Amino acid sequence: MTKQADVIVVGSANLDTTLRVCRVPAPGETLLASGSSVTPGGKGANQAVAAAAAGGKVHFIGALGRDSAGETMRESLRSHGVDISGTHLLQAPTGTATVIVDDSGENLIVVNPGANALLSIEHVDEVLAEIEAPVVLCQLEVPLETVRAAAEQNPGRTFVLNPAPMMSADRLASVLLLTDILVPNQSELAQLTGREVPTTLDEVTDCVNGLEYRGAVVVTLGALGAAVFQTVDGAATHVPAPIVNTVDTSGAGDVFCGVLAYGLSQGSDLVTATRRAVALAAESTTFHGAQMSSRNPV
Ligand SMILES: Nc1ncnc2c1ncn2[C@@H]1O[C@H](COP(=O)(O)OP(=O)(O)OP(=O)(O)O)[C@@H](O)[C@H]1O
Repeated sequence: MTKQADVIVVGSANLDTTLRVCRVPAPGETLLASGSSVTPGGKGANQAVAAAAAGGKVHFIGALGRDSAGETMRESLRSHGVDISGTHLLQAPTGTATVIVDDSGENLIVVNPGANALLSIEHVDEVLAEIEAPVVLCQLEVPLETVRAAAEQNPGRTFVLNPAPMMSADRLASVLLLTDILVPNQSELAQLTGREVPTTLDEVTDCVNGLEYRGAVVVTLGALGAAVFQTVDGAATHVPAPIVNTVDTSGAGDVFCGVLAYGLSQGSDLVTATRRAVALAAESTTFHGAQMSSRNPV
């Protein structure tokens, strides 16, 4: 039987361990941490949670290990109302990220992709064929060929790509051909175009105008909000962010993508969906943690 959803997220899930230290250790040095926390993460999981918290019926398609980290991730996604029936359980470790952060905010991050690297084309094809949804949202923390398969199996769906972490434009070219809406931040846009990181709206427009790509683009601009381009050769519509009391911007991009995808699934035009995404992503910077909480409904 075909299932119905607003948004399907195909992507990564990691269990993140953060260790707080007085300073980042030198190679070979042992330091004692002053505290630690374990939090659900991974761009795919974060974006799925954000879309669900915004009000969406969301399916997450990813790969987790049959270990305690995988169980924690499944519990977390379920508790946020995300449907995880399309998640593949594998004999591999669940993806993890270990973050060492010092008092000045300097950090070291080591990611072990684990099961994320094994998310297969076959699994994604099989699950996608069973779910009807107007929007599919992907990032680049799972194999590129799997992302391409998700983009290909898309009759009548809007395919939204957050190209993070960015790879070379050449490697991404075949996926870009299948993408309807590309959502890079400023440094990802710079990497895509081989230029300096654009800082002004004019520089962002120059970069977007130089893209070899046919769809729409929404560039996130941190505290400046976002710039919407209906076509790469057009002008920007700037959506400014509200001034908020920012304490932690990590995961703001994920909140943005999840909320944008949900808005599009409800028939909002790109600028309207971006306004909501900017507002909720700004709000997410006012508390700690990468995953948007369900106390932020649209
Ligand atoms: N300091 C801030 N004040 C208000 N809004 C912010 C701020 N930083 C980020 N945002 C909101 O979050 C969105 C995404 O931010 P950004 O462009 O920094 O993405 P990102 O680099 O992918 O983020 P991250 O990697 O930290 O998750 C912005 O479009 C904006 O709406």
